[in-house]
Amino acid sequence: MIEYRNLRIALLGAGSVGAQVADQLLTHADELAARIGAGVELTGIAVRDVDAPRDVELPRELLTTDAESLILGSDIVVELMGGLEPARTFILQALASGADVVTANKALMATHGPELFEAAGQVGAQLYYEAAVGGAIPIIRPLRDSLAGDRVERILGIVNGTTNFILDRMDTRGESLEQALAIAGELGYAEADPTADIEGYDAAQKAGILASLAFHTLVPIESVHREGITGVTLDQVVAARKAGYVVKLLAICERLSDADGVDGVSARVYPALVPDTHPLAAVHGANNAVFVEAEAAGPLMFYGAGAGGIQTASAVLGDVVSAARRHVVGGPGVAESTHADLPVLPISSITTRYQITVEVLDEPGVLAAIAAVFLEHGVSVETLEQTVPETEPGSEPSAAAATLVIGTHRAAEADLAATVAALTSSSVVHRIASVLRVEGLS
Ligand SMILES: NC(=O)C1=CN([C@@H]2O[C@H](COP(=O)(O)OP(=O)(O)OC[C@H]3O[C@@H](n4cnc5c(N)ncnc54)[C@H](O)[C@@H]3O)[C@@H](O)[C@H]2O)C=CC1
Ligand SMILES: N[C@@H](CC=O)C(=O)O
Ligand code: NA
Repeated sequence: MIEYRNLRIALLGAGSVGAQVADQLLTHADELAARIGAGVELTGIAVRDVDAPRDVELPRELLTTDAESLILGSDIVVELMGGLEPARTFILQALASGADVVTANKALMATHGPELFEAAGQVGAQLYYEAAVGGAIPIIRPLRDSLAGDRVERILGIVNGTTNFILDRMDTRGESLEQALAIAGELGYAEADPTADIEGYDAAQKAGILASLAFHTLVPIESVHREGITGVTLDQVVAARKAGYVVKLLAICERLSDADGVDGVSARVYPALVPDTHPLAAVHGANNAVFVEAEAAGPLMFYGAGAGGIQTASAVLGDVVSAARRHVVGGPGVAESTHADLPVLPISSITTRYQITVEVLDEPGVLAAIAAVFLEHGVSVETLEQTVPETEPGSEPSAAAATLVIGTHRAAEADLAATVAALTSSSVVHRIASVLRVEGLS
């Protein structure tokens, strides 16, 4: 048997994920070597401060602040620093030197993916990023390889662990967004800047990556419609639960034809109502779930830990083993394509259901006036529920006489937007309390 030399692995970053990857590489070196057919040697770990406290104790002699020297001469570079720079520059340096790269950096992949693939292609190096979407859940490989012979129609997913954790705590414990976010940060789920999580940037990056893979089309991050959860109130979450829904931040990628019959794709992220009987409603904590509907395979569901240091390390190490095996056996490695090159359609092209909560004034003909607005804009009302606001003893009476919760049939986003604008300026409307899309129904 031919003995292969030890493969040299450089790790950039030793935070929540990086420290766990280093620990696993060191602890399971023999087992990994047996699976790969060659030894793996962690040659160093680039950090900002060698004396900083870490989740896991790491051998001090491996720590360095000189990332560039560490990259030179490596076979595999594992980037777990996060952010665009210097991660992009380090990855380009690694690829240019012929090293394979493993990253969990969805911000970078969603923003500079084509540049990095191009750089990898020029030298025949590989770029792996399973951890970038769905943390530990295998989803990149299934889309890129297992479903490469099928036609993906739609993806509906919870792809951000932090926001799912927050919405779940609001729902099950009545905590505020701020309280739940602080705990998510302590547990290592949140990004270094948690704005990326709560404003939906992280989920939008993942939606762009998923849509690109699923539809063989480059979906730039700027074309992903994004709404985060900062506008979601505890009142909305409580009201949703009472009405048989839960609020979830969803990433939706689908094939679509617009009003002019143009075939394209849509990638979008927003908080939506999901029926409490839907499997996505049962995704608790920082877990993620991704539903894929493919023409031949039908519906498939991928579920598991979407965030967390050690869980995400599993996906990173899987990529390290893939990259390492390719060093041993050679060959061209994985390929991705954007041959379909479909247009990415704007949010105004989509159709879905909506729930609108309107506080109305005590005037004759209110219901008829509201119904006329929906009719005028071609939005069909499916359900209407009316409640009278309860006034606490001693508090000011509300200016609104009643609250209407209106559920629509499937409607065009543009028509719904026009309906909401007309309601806002209607003389019988005190205020629009909430507009949420409803997903997970046919
Ligand atoms: N934490 C999680 O659950 C998941 C994280 N990811 C991704 O994994 C990557 C790492 O995330 P975390 O470990 O959570 O982040 P983190 O913030 O805990 O760790 C990043 C580490 O990199 C270090 N670093 C940053 N710039 C550096 C530089 N120029 N030189 C040396 N060290 C530098 C930081 O000091 C920090 O220790 C990110 O791209 C993130 O989006 C992906 C999936 C899940
Ligand atoms: N901050 C991210 C980490 C994983 O991608 C999340 O909360 O999902
Ligand atoms: Na994954």
